[in-house]
Amino acid sequence: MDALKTISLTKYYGKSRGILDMNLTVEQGDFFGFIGPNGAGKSTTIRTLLGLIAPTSGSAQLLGMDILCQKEAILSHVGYMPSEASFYRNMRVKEIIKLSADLRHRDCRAEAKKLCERLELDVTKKIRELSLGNRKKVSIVCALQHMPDLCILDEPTSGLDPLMQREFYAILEERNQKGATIFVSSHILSEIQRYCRHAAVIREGRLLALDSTERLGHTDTKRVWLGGVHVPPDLPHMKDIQTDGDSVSFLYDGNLKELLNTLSALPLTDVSITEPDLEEIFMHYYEEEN
Ligand SMILES: Nc1ncnc2c1ncn2[C@@H]1O[C@H](COP(=O)(O)OP(=O)(O)OP(=O)(O)O)[C@@H](O)[C@H]1O
Repeated sequence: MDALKTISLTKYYGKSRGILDMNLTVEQGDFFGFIGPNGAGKSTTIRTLLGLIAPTSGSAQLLGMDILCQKEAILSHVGYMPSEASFYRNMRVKEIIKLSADLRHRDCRAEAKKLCERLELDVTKKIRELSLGNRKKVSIVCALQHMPDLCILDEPTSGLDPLMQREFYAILEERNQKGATIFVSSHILSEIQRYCRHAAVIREGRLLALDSTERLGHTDTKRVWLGGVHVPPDLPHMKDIQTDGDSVSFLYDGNLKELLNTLSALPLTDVSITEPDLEEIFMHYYEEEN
């Protein structure tokens, strides 16, 4: 059984495109990233999976359960964190957390307490007194306190400071080691590269690629940085050329010997040739698709 499976899942908002013909499979126990630029359709996919909006066509299952007919069973096994949660502003954090547990008919007090301590969340505060980051923490506790088998998290780290982001991912890694499947959407590629084993790339409502983050990040392209020159060398296969005073940098996917021959004739003071990170690869990928 897959943790998540969509078959030709399509969502239109009236005439405008949400997602198109999405075929996505995530295995149980995976730590999976869902990447795409703004407006790509990440939230639409996730909200359709959670039954918050109805698909126009196609079907999907979470943990083998149909998203349309088995919504209640899904609620008890899946944890969902929306990209922007809105809570009743006059309720206290502990009341919101209890309400979320009650909806699932579960006593989650012990786990909620642990999560609040780790995230340094003051449960006595009213929602209206909280910063964006602290409201985000309330969402995290609501999504994770019932120890779901599948966690679906929509841009979970936006608004969290770096220390809290690290703590949050530490919690997810522990859950994943205990067998939970983690599905996290983001447009921060470094975060996906660091934590996820597999990832799907989505753009303009369509799935562009689905593979291990290692394979997605594999490329023969190099990032070349040259010190002591003002203009880029005359070479084919150069992209994303940047000049900055007395240094030049570019992506290169041509012949390495040709590159080294050309560089040896330049008055360089320094040079570095490195693997581009996932971010650079995908920027490049998006551009090529245009
Ligand atoms: N309620 C809505 N009514 C009409 N169009 C919508 C609605 N929600 C989303 N869309 C459109 O669907 C497309 C996908 O949007 P979606 O919010 O799913 O993207 P996203 O990848 O989550 O983007 P972001 O990273 O900015 O959150 C966009 O073109 C968007 O304008």
